[in-house]
Amino acid sequence: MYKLTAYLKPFRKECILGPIFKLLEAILELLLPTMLALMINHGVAKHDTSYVIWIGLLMVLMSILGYGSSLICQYYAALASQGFGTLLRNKLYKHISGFSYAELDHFGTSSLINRITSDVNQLQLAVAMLIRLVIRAPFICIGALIMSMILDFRLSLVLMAATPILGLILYFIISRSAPMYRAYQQKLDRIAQLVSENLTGVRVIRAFAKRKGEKERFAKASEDLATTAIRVGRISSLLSPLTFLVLNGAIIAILWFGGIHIDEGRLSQGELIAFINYITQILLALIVVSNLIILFTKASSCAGRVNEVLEATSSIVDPVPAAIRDANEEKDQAAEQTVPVIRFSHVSFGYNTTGDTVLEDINVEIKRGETVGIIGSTGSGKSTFVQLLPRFYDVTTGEVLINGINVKNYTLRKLRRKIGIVPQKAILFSGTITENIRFGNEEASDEEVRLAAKIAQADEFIAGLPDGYNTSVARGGANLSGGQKQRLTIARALITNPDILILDDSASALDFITDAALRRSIAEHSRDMTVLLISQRVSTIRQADQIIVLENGKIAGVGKHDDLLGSCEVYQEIYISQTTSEVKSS
Ligand SMILES: Nc1ncnc2c1ncn2[C@@H]1O[C@H](COP(=O)(O)OP(=O)(O)OP(=O)(O)O)[C@@H](O)[C@H]1O
Repeated sequence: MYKLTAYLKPFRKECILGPIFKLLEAILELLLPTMLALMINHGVAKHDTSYVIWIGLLMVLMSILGYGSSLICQYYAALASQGFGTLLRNKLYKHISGFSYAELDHFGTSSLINRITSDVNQLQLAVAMLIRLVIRAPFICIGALIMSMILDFRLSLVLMAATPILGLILYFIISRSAPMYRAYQQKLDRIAQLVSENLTGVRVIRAFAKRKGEKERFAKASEDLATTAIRVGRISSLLSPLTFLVLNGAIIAILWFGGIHIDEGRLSQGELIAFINYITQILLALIVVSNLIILFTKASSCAGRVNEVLEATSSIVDPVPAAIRDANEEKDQAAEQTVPVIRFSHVSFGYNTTGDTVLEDINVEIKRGETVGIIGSTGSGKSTFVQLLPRFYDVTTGEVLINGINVKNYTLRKLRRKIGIVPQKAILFSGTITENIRFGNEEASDEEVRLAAKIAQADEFIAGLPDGYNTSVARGGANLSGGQKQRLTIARALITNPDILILDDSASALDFITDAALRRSIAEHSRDMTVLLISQRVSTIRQADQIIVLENGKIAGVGKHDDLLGSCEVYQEIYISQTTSEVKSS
């Protein structure tokens, strides 16, 4: 938790003044029982009304001052805690947005959402409590103990005897509840993951009549969370009653011994009342302290989770300046024309999360302006292959080169500007159609937006929408069909005018005629663009300049359609399976 105090630095003033005002309130509060004792002993006992009124007025004034100080402290606490939360959230967001896919896979989206929202909220609350109570509560405890020692030292020994018992209770509860809080947060992540999966996949769940199964899965995770919450709650809930029990025991003992002291004339009645007041103050302060300890135990587990994210560094970073210089030498246009635009040299890759080798010793060369088809069975590594180009992941061994330069030597910005990628899953944002296409290039003119839509075969359907290009896209593109969404994501990639366009099975929802028209249109409008077309359909890639056939992460064949039909068994099988199924279905 200590590391996160850096985010409190801009609020140093609030963090110092807040507790000072709270301390002022505590001092005034501590003086009240003594004032009460004075009022009883010198005013009530001696029937001195003016003394009672004078002390009473002083006590009212002190209470008002104490209340005012408390308000000021709360104001500072709110400023500091909200400011701290905002800074930390922004920092986390910035940090997470720099993560590569490897770190995103490692933490998981739901867990990251929980860490940036619920964990930061918990820390924010801890900061507010830290300012408001962390000094006040122990100060009241110690101050009331000292005041009671001044009143009657022997009687105060009862209180001191209660202290180690309270310490033991606190130790017992915290040592058992702290690990449970961490487990609780992890289970909360699981719930968030299930909710996110279910909401994004709601149509699939309904289509497969899986609602019952999903409800059960959620109920199980929810029950698991509740069981942990109940276990931790059961332990934490012991704290207040046990504290009450010990201190009420102490009060009974004090009343007993205090009575004896009064009989012996060593203590006045007013002093005994003041003594009981101090014990009540200690009791309340201890309850606050124990709740604070629970709060900080929770906060410390949240701080651990937040720090874990902040300490994780992106495995994919910009190169050192010398390497950038190398990449800049790529400006040599002559060289660009001679070297292959893309080269995979002995590339092998495995995801960190599983450790399995997904691509093995891949060697491929692609020339500028070529259209390259990538085909293979599901899970053969096609998407992984293209994700190595924009460095969504880094190769495990070997090299990926663009224009003869290792992709690791480009700045990420420069590299990713060269590549337009249309992912398998069409993701759109809320906003108009124009805004969604312009997402790729904010400076694009209306004409450029229209041209990109035209090439992507989207112009016609957009014109048919009630507000044309100004039609609103619902969150996730819910008001568009799968094929319409795909065409918009293609337009969004085309508007960046990339050197390399990657279509990762992104025309799968298009009919054969639109699919063919799309490929023709891309070829006509962007002759210099190198296009990588991942597809499960032979018909989509058969005209490509070369076709890469992947099988279990290895290259099974490279060549043109006709050559592969003669030389590559895997390609033949895919081709035959598709032509027979087409014949069967026709
Ligand atoms: N983020 C990931 N973490 C761990 N393993 C992954 C990840 N993404 C893919 N894989 C695994 O890598 C292998 C190749 O996956 P990839 O998505 O590249 O295949 P693909 O050929 O594109 O499949 P499809 O045609 O179904 O899209 C699969 O075994 C898959 O389970």
